[in-house]
Amino acid sequence: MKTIGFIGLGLIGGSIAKTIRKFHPDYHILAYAKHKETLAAALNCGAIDATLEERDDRYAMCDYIFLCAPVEYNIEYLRYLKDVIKEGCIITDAGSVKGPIHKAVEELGMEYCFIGGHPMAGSERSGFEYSSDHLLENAYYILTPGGQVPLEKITEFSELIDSLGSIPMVLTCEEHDFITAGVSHLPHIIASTLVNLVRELDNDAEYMKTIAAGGFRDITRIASSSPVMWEQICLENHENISHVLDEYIKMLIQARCSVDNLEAETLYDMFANSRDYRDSIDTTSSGLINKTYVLYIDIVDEAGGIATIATILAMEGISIKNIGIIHNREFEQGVLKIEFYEEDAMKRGTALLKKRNYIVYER
Ligand SMILES: NC(=O)C1=CN([C@@H]2O[C@H](COP(=O)(O)OP(=O)(O)OC[C@H]3O[C@@H](n4cnc5c(N)ncnc54)[C@H](O)[C@@H]3O)[C@@H](O)[C@H]2O)C=CC1
Ligand SMILES: O=C(O)C(=O)Cc1ccc(O)cc1
Repeated sequence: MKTIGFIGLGLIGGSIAKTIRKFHPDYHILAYAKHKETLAAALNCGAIDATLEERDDRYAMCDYIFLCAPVEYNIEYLRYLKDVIKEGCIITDAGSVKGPIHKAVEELGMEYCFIGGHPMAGSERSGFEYSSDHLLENAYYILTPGGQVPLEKITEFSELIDSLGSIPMVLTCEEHDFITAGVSHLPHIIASTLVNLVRELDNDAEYMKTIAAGGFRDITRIASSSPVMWEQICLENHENISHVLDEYIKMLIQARCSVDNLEAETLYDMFANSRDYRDSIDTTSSGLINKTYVLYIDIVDEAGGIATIATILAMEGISIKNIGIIHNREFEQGVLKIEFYEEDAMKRGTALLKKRNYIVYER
């Protein structure tokens, strides 16, 4: 039995707590968050056993403390926790940038008890209400141990992360900040600037916004993320982000030249290379590209069609992650798209609907 403390219990803190609860029901989970409603909701749904105060002697009971508040507060809490934690306690965080917190850890002489953490999973939503006990499933979870953490403590923590269904990967904080600048921070800047570009180019009738197709929607989902969080990430990792932005701008300029000069072969190569590399990305571990379990179903255009299907699935205990009609070139007439949480649910759903003579497409 272990005692786990949380400071900050939003999307990520809440998801880690719920996942620990799922896989280690005997663990004692304590949490502090700034908003009392969050703590009440967490107690209510059984994600935590008891609440903590901002300053509380019970932090000394914890084997692990997860700092899941915005990063500047996490650093403040480190300062406080230094003199409170028991021997052997490991403090970890969930922040998207690792350099600044490691710098604080070094300055505070806490390198023996800090292992940075970053689950490479999340969403554009914030807050405990969006947290779930499957957000971390199959996601890489990067660990950046302080220089003096004993090896057995790193192994123990890595095993805890593994037991939650995530894939632990140890990196230095420098490696982490460069890699995430490329695969997480730059994509958020690209999504945001692309949305802002379309907003500026659109006319008063908002035709662009109205007919924005699947491609635009796919690559701009993350433009709905928390502006406060992304402002902080850009400031904290500004050097790496600036570097990858430079490289990206060079590629954009090359693409523009190819378009201006009608260089068919270069344009073909650009799309073929990106397609091949994108197709080679392993989607069995979710990383930042979630594996999706999706079905498309022909339904007659009548009131209640969607409700009937949702009811058929619900009666068999199959949970739906997302449901809605889509229209695209492949399905011009429109089909019902249903997204499931798990492969097994998708397979059971397919069998059930086919048995009732629905036409089901698996992609
Ligand atoms: N949102 C995402 O998809 C991901 C976020 N992260 C990182 O996880 C960390 C947390 O992000 P989210 O959970 O998304 O944010 P969130 O906004 O959903 O949750 C933040 C939590 O911190 C609490 N909080 C705010 N100020 C506080 C304070 N002064 N003291 C104590 N608690 C305080 C809030 O009440 C809330 O419970 C961030 O550092 C972010 O970079 C990491 C991976 C993915
Ligand atoms: O929603 C998505 O796809 C994300 O990219 C979420 C995300 C946000 C911040 C992180 O540090 C890691 C993951």
